[in-house]
Amino acid sequence: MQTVIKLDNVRKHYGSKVALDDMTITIGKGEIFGIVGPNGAGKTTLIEIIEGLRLADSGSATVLGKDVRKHADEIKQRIGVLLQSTSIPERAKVKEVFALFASFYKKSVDPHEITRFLGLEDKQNAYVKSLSGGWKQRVSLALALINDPEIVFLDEPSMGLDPNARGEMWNIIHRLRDDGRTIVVTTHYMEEAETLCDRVAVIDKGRLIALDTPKNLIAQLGGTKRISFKTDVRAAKETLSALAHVVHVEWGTDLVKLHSDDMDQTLKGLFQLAAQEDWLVSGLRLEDASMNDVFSKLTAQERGNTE
Ligand SMILES: Nc1ncnc2c1ncn2[C@@H]1O[C@H](COP(=O)(O)OP(=O)(O)OP(=O)(O)O)[C@@H](O)[C@H]1O
Repeated sequence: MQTVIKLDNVRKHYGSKVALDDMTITIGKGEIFGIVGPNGAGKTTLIEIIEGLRLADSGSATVLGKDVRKHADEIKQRIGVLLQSTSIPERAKVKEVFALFASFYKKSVDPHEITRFLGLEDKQNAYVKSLSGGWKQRVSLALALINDPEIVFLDEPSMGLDPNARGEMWNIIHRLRDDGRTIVVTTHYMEEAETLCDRVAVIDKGRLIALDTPKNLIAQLGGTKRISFKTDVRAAKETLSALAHVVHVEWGTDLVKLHSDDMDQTLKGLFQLAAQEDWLVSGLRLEDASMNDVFSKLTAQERGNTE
């Protein structure tokens, strides 16, 4: 895969605060690359160094084969950045904002093409301030695409969107990738990282603590799957603990949660036991390991390492 972003041993500090420590990352063309981490982890610093908006103290950052220190202006012409929708002039019409942003670039695409792509045709004459949060976010995205960028940076693209608008945003991002663009996304939503991204970098306290596909991260770090259910009989904890592949049993007031390293086998054992003992099992829910588990585990480990 062709490399479009390459960071080697990038370091950045603010006074005595180390914001990025020895960051080395390579992003390939056509990837949807996610960056996640707790508040203050260094995500914005990392992205803004790649975008050429902040300078690293040491190490190198190369975007589209160019050193960001030497070619920041040229790189800015070839990338798109999703601005927070609050940065768009509220009193202008959508088409006026498009014309304004297009004037910032040497190359710009026909705004009709973008409005069609994003379903914004009917909003061209609307004032920005009259748009709902979801439509404003689409306008922001349209502005990020106005120079036909090869790399698109999306900071919290679905923040504040309702579930439908979020799903639509994810579809649009996939279509952008299918057009051959590279997408770099920061997010606090682990479901977004899991569903949307090809690879995810987890950073904390300025350091890269994991980098892989969501599937591999979940397999390696997601931990156990969970089976939760209600039962009318207080089954002995020991009986449930002894079921095949159960690694831990949690007891709530009326809910039992079995942590299992083989869900199918544990379920089989549970149903057999329930039939044998004549228990009523209801409200059965199966919970797969997820990026949420990965995130909690990794960031808790970091806290433990540094406390
Ligand atoms: N201009 C600055 N001056 C001083 N400290 C800064 C500056 N920008 C960021 N920091 C500090 O550097 C660290 C990393 O900040 P950064 O904004 O990159 O994190 P983040 O992961 O984007 O956080 P969030 O998820 O809250 O947006 C934080 O401790 C932050 O307080």
